[in-house]
Amino acid sequence: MSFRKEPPYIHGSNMQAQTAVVLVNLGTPDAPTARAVRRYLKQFLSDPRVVEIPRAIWWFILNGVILPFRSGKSAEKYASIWDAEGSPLRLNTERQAALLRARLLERGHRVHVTHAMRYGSPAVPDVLDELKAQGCDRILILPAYPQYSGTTTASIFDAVFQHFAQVRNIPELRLIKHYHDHDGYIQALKRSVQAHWDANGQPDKLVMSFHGVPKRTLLLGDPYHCECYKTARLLAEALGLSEADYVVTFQSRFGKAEWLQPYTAPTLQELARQGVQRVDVMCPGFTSDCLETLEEIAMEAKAEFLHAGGREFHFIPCLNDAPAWGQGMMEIAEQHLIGWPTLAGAAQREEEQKQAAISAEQARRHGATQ
Ligand SMILES: C=CC1=C(C)c2cc3[nH]c(cc4nc(cc5[nH]c(cc1n2)c(C)c5CCC(=O)O)C(CCC(=O)O)=C4C)c(C)c3C=C
Ligand SMILES: [Fe+2]
Ligand SMILES: [Fe+2]
Repeated sequence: MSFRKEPPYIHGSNMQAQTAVVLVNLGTPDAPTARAVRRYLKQFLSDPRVVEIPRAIWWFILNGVILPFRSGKSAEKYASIWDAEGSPLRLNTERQAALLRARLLERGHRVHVTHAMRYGSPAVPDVLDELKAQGCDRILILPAYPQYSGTTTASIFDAVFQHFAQVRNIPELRLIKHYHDHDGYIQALKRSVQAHWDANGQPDKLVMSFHGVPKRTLLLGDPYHCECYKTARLLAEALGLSEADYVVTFQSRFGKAEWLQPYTAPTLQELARQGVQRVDVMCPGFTSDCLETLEEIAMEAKAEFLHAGGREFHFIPCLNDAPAWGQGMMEIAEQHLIGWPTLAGAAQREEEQKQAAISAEQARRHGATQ
């Protein structure tokens, strides 16, 4: 194995070492065309973290069945949600990075904030190379996923590790595993739901729809399912809801195997059949709107609920670049910057004391509960 080319180390140069925060999201096709979607799906679905089927068998299924048939159909769906400026997931991620940059700078942190995509561009290795060229010797990775899953979060970490395995002089590295129970995240969700209800009144049922994963991953130790339920419980508590007021569901099933249940669409149809007139559906596991929320939920699931006899379907948008989420991301990042000299002198010491108090309070409140 050979290492990537690096400039010679200049003695004392790390005196000016800089800190960077990288917001990493899933990635999205470059265009809503079968060709671009195929390229994206090939990279995405070739990741052994995403599809755990023996490689030799999966290669034939992916190249012989999935890519030829799914690319065109998915492209049509992408076309239905494409913004004049590009993919919603890309635009939202760019805006979130800009928002986080503004909030951290406002707080006095001297940090670079940028974004990367696990699949497609800007690719994780390219962004990490660029940060190195800018003199960043401390890097904080912030995945766009609040709930940890081996299929998503761990795959981002794989990309980071694989990159640095080829680098001689690697930076200090911190990884945010999850923030499914972080107050900044829960409060931002609460604000967005409350704003919707202030303007539109409350529904008969709030549906919290999370992206699904194969049920097998739960049985093999993936904590994703539990983290989704903890998010739902904390949000319900923050909103003052009782258990009868909301339901947790899982969407976007892929393939024939069983995924986490209850599935979103059949649950909505069942609710309509039971006489539930109005549902509000939110997708707390997605921090930015994308194909899975704008098409699968706000279009498809809505049509299915109304067709099954429901009267009113409200989609509550994801956090995207909401100011409360700027605050939430800033708090989450700040907690992981402790000990890195991003602030000047006394402000740094004061911040560290404050962060230590926040962490102690959070540990006390959420403890080891699920
Ligand atoms: C094949 C298995 C898949 C697993 C496991 C999976 C987990 C997973 N995905 C997200 C977030 C997103 N997924 C998105 C799209 C998408 N997901 C899959 C498959 C799996 N996801 C596919 C094939 C696609 C592409 C669209 C399609 O052809 O149906 C997106 C949206 C991307 C966009 O461009 O808008 C997001 C976001 C999570 C959080 C997750 C596990 C927890
Ligand atoms: Fe997905
Ligand atoms: Fe669980």
